[in-house]
Amino acid sequence: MSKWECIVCGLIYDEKEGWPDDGIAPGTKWEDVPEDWLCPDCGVGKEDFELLEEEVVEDVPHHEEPVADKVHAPVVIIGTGLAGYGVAKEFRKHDSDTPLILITSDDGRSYSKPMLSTGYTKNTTANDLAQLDAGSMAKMLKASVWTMTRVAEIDTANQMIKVGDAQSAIHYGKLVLAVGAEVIQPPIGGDALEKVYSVNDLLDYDDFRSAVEKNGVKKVCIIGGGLIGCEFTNDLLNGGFEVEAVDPLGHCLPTLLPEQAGKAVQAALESKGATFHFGPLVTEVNHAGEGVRVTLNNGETIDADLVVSAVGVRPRVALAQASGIDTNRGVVTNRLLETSAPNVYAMGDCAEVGGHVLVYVAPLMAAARALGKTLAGEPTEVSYPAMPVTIKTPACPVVVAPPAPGAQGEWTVQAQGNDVQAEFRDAAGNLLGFALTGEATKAKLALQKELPAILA
Ligand SMILES: Cc1cc2nc3c(=O)[nH]c(=O)nc-3n(C[C@H](O)[C@H](O)[C@H](O)COP(=O)(O)OP(=O)(O)OC[C@H]3O[C@@H](n4cnc5c(N)ncnc54)[C@H](O)[C@@H]3O)c2cc1C
Repeated sequence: MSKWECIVCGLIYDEKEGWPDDGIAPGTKWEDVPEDWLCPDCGVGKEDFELLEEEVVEDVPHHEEPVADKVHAPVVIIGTGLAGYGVAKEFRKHDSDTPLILITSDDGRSYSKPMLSTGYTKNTTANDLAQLDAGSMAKMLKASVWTMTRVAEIDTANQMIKVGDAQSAIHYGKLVLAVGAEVIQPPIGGDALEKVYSVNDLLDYDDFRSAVEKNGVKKVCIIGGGLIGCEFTNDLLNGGFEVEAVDPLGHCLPTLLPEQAGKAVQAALESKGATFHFGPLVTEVNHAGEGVRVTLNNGETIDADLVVSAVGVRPRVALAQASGIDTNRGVVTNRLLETSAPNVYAMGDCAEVGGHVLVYVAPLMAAARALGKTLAGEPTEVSYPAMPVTIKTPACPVVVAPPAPGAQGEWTVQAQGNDVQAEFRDAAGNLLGFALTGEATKAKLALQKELPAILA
């Protein structure tokens, strides 16, 4: 009997136990689990589960030479998010000896970032979401994990990185940039900006939850109606909060969904009590009594206890740029994940791989598998199959596979209430993307099979 692990949220399917809640009897083998079964915790499909391998890692014996004296120069990974730890785990499957150093500006706890927007639905604090601390990760990976350490500069000619105050430097044999994406800060004025929270990592989440508890928050204003804004709207409604959300575009998930599908999500969230303001921009957040007053550029105001800003993320490119590494929307790489600097690779949310910036988990897992082999001496190009994204709005489940930017074609939409099936096809009838809401999400597997690979 084996166990399978969800790569997004870490949920484990144990063949011995099955999943009786969904009618899957104890003893059901993974291949007999229905193809359309979705992870009960985060909603991703069977293809996002991996066979769980027991990591058998021996402790470094005390009499061994220090790692720095071994033949190989270390592999250094900057970042300990799903990308950094993901590639480290893959690398260790192929190479258990080369010294490995991970450096992170946060506390190095491993966690699944997508779970940050389901904390109230699942009643999970930041501590609940943390899977392992940095020390345990170091032991598991037979690596050194440097926490609360910012990499300030990369000297690509001498293969050195400078850390912290730039007084310490370390040499790398191969370097991986897995520095993630940063939140976009909208230009907002006012005297209460300390009450505007962005949630992009576990430490942010801890701050946000503490502020909610400390201030007895009852009502939240959310800036942004995209993926993170809608997920937070649904999650906070589930947590019993009042929510008003603002987005300058015309409907929910405006950059991902055609209008009818976005309106279905809006209707479902409104029926749970959300209020949306589509069209205006937020201009100011000011103190008002114990809470805040949010001013919009159409003259309206929203009174709330606290504000969440969720206007999107963009790849972190500053470190690469300052080090002379080519960047465009992200850190530019080829399909081997090589950047323009020798022995420097990039992956995860910070990377632009073969022209694609995909700030989701499935692409970074594909990149981690390929790069793990490349770093171990077996050059392997990354392939991206079609990778639909599940959006965690249980009021109206959404699965979307957006057409590539610039793709030529048209949307056709079939809708029944909040169940919308939208397909984007070219003139020859080939499916290039789709968006599904409500009950129509059941068509995901069939449509996914029709989609072309993103990077074949
Ligand atoms: C609320 C939320 C919900 C999401 N839901 C989903 C979902 O349902 N499905 C999905 O596919 N995707 C989802 N995503 C996106 C997904 O979580 C990300 O694509 C993924 O976690 C990115 O991982 P990463 O390792 O590339 O970046 P990060 O997790 O951001 O890690 C970056 C790391 O780099 C470190 N770092 C940065 N700069 C430096 C420096 N100069 N020196 C040292 N260290 C540095 C940071 O400390 C951190 O350790 C969601 C994102 C959010 C915010």
